[in-house]
Amino acid sequence: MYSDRIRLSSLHSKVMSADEAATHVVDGMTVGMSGFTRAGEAKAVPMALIKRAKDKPLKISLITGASLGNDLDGLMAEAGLLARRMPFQADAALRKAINGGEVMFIDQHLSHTVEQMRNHQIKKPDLAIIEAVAITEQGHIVPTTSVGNSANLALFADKVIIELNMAHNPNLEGLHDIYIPGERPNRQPIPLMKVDDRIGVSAIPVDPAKIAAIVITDQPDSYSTVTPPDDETQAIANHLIHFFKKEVDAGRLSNSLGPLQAGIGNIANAVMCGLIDSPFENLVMYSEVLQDSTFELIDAGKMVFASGCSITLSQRCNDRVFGNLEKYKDKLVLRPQEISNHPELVRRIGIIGINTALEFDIYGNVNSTHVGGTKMMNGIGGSGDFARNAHMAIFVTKSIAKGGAISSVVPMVAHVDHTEHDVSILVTEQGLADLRGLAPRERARVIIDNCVHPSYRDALNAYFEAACKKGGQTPHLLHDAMDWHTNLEERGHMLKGK
Ligand SMILES: CC(=O)SCCNC(=O)CCNC(=O)[C@H](O)C(C)(C)COP(=O)(O)OP(=O)(O)OC[C@H]1O[C@@H](n2cnc3c(N)ncnc32)[C@H](O)[C@@H]1OP(=O)(O)O
Repeated sequence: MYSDRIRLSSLHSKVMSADEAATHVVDGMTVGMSGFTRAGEAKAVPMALIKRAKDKPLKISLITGASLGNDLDGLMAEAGLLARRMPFQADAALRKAINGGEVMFIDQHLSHTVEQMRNHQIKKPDLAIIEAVAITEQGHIVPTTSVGNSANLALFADKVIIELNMAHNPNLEGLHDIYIPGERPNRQPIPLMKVDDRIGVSAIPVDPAKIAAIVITDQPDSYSTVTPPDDETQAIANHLIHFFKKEVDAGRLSNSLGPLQAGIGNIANAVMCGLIDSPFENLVMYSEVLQDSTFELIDAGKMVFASGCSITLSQRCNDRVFGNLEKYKDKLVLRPQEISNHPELVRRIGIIGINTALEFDIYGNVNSTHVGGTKMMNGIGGSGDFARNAHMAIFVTKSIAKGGAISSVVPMVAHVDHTEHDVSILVTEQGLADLRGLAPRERARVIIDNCVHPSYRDALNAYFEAACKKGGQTPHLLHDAMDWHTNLEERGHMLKGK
């Protein structure tokens, strides 16, 4: 019974249909919604808004934690509902609308959004739509499978709509740790000392008077689309494990490595799965998204605790985890993304950040977001929050893409998300480049020797040697560097004559 999950009885009268609740949204509003990488998004009210937008023009600016599940980002884009979208997405239809200039997409470090709202640098939401597994006796919101930006969006908004989702295991209650930093300039340090510390409360402390509607839903999160490891991702994992072993032998890392962060996607998930067969023990995560690999590592007895801001699982892993939540609950915590990604914490607790690049250049600059330098893929997400401040910033990618037409290692990236100053280690299936303490010319040598696919090695060596003749701290031949990208655009292959 849903009424058992609304424990403040005065709120029972707020239960209404999604269509009715959606009338609180008016054209031009800034709307905050729960949801982070397909986990814990509001589901019914967005669908009601999509229906409305198809009948009569309706535009909103939408702010979430990260990407939404159940195809909502794409459906909203196709209905013309989105004027602006931030801070992250991963949907083909929305991507098309962004790259077509129809939706203004603000691609942002994921720890920045609510901080900028708190300081009035960007607009606070007029209304927030938050998925909940329960509402407490105080009218506080217990989130579901993600915290993301939900807490701050609900606290900042004038009105809150709650989607009480009966499909989620009520046992999710108690998993969350909601900590909201104070106002500047008198903010106190965040009192988190260890990854398993709990520093906040278990529900979002909204004023119940702001709750305008409660919509009862029964729709699960959509599954992650992560694919099992393949030969290349396994090779990337093997290189990284070999490197970690050497770091342990040299006394620079302990046998539990240090708190691990892993980005979204197939490659980072596969790399984490590779740790199952490694000699490392008592691993912990301090990350954003907890993917299948987190639970594989817990089940294998390798990982003892994981802190994140969302749980996104494949169908295979979903029932095992959410059907047996008791088994995992004392090993997990979900926090707001400004805490999971907080630069000060990342630096202080010494995170090893592992994120995926689209491409990197011979000096170590990384492009995570823009295909061909212009077209948005997903967004920078949390990779920059972690990379700049990490104990070790590792970027992984396959050495070639699109059947070899693209080299993921290029003379100069066509867009920079992570500069050479923020990148310590690069890994492809070909090998690993340890850039720590190296000057640009030294970096180029180890990157070309270790990471480049054989079909591009001669071309990159020729480029680097010719650029060095011209000179410079970071030698380049600007025309030739851009040729790699223009060749791809004009001829479908990065190298002339291919
Ligand atoms: C929510 C969060 O913030 S999580 C924290 C970290 N966040 C980030 O790092 C955000 C940026 N990263 C990402 O968006 C992803 O990791 C990506 C896109 C870089 C890689 O995604 P993965 O799923 O791991 O890698 P995968 O090899 O499957 O590549 C995805 C697609 O990019 C394509 N691709 C890869 N490299 C290139 C390239 N250099 N140029 C063009 N396309 C490329 C692949 O061919 C593939 O295309 P397909 O979907 O048509 O098959």
